[in-house]
Amino acid sequence: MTKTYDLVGIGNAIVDVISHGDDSFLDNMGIEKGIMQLIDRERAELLYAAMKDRVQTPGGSVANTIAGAGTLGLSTAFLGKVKDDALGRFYAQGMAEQGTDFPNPPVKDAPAPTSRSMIFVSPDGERSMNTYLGAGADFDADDVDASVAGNARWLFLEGYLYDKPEGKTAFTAAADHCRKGGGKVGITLSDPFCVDRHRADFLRLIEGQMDYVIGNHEEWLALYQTDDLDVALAQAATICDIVVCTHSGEPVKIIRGAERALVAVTRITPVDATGAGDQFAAGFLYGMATGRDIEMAGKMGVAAASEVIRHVGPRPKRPLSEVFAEAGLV
Ligand SMILES: OC[C@H]1O[C@H](O)[C@H](O)[C@@H]1O
Repeated sequence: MTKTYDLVGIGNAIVDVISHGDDSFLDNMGIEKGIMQLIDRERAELLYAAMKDRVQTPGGSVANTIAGAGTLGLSTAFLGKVKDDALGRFYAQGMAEQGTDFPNPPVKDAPAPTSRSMIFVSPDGERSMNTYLGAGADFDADDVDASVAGNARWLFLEGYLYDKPEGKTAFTAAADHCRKGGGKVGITLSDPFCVDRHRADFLRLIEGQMDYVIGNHEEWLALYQTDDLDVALAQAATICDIVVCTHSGEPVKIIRGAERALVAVTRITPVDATGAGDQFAAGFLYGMATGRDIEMAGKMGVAAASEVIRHVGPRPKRPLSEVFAEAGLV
């Protein structure tokens, strides 16, 4: 019998290698603080060698979301590509251990090795990501398992995959399968630079196929090339049912048709900000998938993000169901 999923994600399957580095280290190594920068293989090796006390963990933005949502009891799958190398096997095993199906087996003859991101966490908790896009970025329409995407109640796509043309066709195919099966499809805008690179295509995709979009304030401003966040969100709401905007330390704004929600956030200094947006999405999508209203879904997103920034690593260290119970959300 075909399995039905509450939530399926598609994104870059990336192994995170995490270490610490202060501002002078970042300067010396030519790393721009607080963003995701793409690097080549040679630089990946250089940065890897410069890392002290490395921690290795499965990462990737949407994969982090799906893993987080899995800890809330949703049935989840992640579609991504890894090579059949040590990191790829580590990645596939890590997803399975966290309870998320990873249907695409590691590829033996993949031309590029498994993707990895060298992440340096600063003393103020900011993270600077240096991503070598390997096999994960070669995900294409042939990698979309129609029986998974077509049986997803909610499908979540990662904007970063747009960096290769194959990612665009994969998204269109997956969204078609999901919508034909009656599911809802959404995207994370991923990063303001990614939005700059693909503005017109993102807008076309959102208008044509997306039921919801999640982004942070910088991404929304970049998408609509404005300084006025409310203008950007109002424009987005004319082409998309559910519009969500996070704004580090500021209230989250959510629009669904005529409904509006403003969800407060408690400011804390993060131990490691990696995955904050990803876990917000996990909590929010859990709320949506279980029929909560947009305000409660937003609160769930905030609670999930608040767990992940209290420790090193992009995924929850304990089930988010426990976090929600403690916060009185379930
Ligand atoms: O959002 C955080 C994630 O983005 C990058 O893709 C890293 O893999 C990290 O886990």
